[in-house]
Amino acid sequence: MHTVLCLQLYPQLNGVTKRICEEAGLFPSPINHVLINEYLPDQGIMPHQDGPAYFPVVAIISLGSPAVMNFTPHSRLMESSRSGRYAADGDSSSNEVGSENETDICLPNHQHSSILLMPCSLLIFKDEAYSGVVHYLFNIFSCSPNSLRSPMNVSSHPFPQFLDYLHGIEDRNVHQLDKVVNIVEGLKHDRRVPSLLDTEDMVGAESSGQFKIIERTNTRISLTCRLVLKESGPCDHCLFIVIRAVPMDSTTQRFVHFDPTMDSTNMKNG
Ligand SMILES: O=C(O)CCC(=O)C(=O)O
Ligand SMILES: [Fe+2]
Repeated sequence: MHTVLCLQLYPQLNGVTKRICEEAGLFPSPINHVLINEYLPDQGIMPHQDGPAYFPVVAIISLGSPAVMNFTPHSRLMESSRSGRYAADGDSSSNEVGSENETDICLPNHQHSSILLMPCSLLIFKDEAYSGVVHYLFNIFSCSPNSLRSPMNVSSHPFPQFLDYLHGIEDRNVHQLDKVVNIVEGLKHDRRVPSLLDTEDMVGAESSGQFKIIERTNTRISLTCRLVLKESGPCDHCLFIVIRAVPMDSTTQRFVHFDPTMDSTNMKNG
């Protein structure tokens, strides 16, 4: 079943990943790995850092229900990476940190920040999201094709320096918007709030605290586009697609390996 889905998606995906590379100018070579996550309204993804198998730029396309991604400052990874605890392990896609010890390891003096991931939006974060300062761009695709809006650089938001950040999405069907840094930019493209399309109204509504939560009423699909580094990844010209129905559960991962130089019947599931 997942194979059929990918066959249908592949031509569009190839165009999208190519366009992300061209417009962002942040990937040194074509994106060769797309992870498709499907989240039910009460599902999220535990706080983690993406692993060393990837070039440190991530582009996440969001579809379906909105969600809030939290960026959490974290000290333990710095300590652990010094001690080698989170050393590269080849094909691991992420360094996960269990939430059970979170209160011990979060740094209360530093800010947690969140990004509202609206449908048809593209979040790109890079380099220092793996270790140190977070800089990221947030671009919004309009739902109409071919209109990539100018990137909004939100790196001026007050992220503390020299810390590691984890990113994650809470396992809840209601997400708080109080730490979200892009409410206005996110919601102004939301067709569900047509009366607030005027930016000034949006800013007014935001400052009056009108937007407190977002409800996740249906499924969210995300496409995490990355570049697998050559040593650990498949061949150069392949697009490696992973479909993960339940995030972070390796037993449900499905791998579909495309080689565009071959006939599509050569796709392999793993
Ligand atoms: O679904 C998302 O938006 C995030 C996915 C993610 O962080 C990951 O797969 O590493
Ligand atoms: Fe991630």
